[in-house]
Amino acid sequence: MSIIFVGLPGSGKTTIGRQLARRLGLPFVDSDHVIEERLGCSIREYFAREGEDNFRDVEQQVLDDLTQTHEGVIATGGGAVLRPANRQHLHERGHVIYLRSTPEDVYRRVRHDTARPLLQVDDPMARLRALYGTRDPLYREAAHFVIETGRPSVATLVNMITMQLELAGLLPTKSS
Ligand SMILES: Nc1ncnc2c1ncn2[C@@H]1O[C@H](COP(=O)(O)OP(=O)(O)O)[C@@H](O)[C@H]1O
Ligand SMILES: O=C(O)C1=C[C@@H](OP(=O)(O)O)[C@@H](O)[C@H](O)C1
Ligand SMILES: [Mg+2]
Repeated sequence: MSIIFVGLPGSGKTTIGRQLARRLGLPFVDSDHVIEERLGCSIREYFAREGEDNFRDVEQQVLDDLTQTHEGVIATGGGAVLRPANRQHLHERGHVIYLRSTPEDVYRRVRHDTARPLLQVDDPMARLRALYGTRDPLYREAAHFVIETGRPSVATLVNMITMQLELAGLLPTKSS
């Protein structure tokens, strides 16, 4: 069983997922990293060369594998919830946490980042608003928990998530 992060690009899935794994002493994996290893090139390059549909096929295969085999924390890519089969696999096989961020929050964090192909457009803010509109309901459908990420620091969010998981009885309780 795994703890799985979903959310918009720049919502903190990779950063918070890695820190939470460290805190809990669990293995961490980022599905985008596994995809890049399988492709032998960057996601950005693959998107440009083969198109989004081909990328989504590889992503679906990797998510199917990871959700069956990874015992630990998984950070997904922002589009991991687009396919119904992915949403079902994520929800049924893991404890899914949606890191909810507004388009404004994520724009602030990733506007200088050139590695995210979907945001390399003339008006990234408009693109983020559109992504949010389409995806917010899909992230909610896949998720068991929704965490608001607007103001809190990464460390605070990791504390909040640890508490939520403890309250839900999903972590071993510390003996005192
Ligand atoms: N709660 C937060 N507060 C401030 N910066 C954050 C927060 N969450 C993420 N970041 C920063 O935003 C950027 C994008 O985070 P990342 O983990 O790559 O997002 P994702 O994997 O969801 O696309 C990173 O530079 C990260 O340090
Ligand atoms: O939102 C998306 O569709 C994507 C988000 C990226 O991951 P991050 O959410 O980590 O940026 C990566 O999987 C790919 O570029 C597609
Ligand atoms: Mg990421």
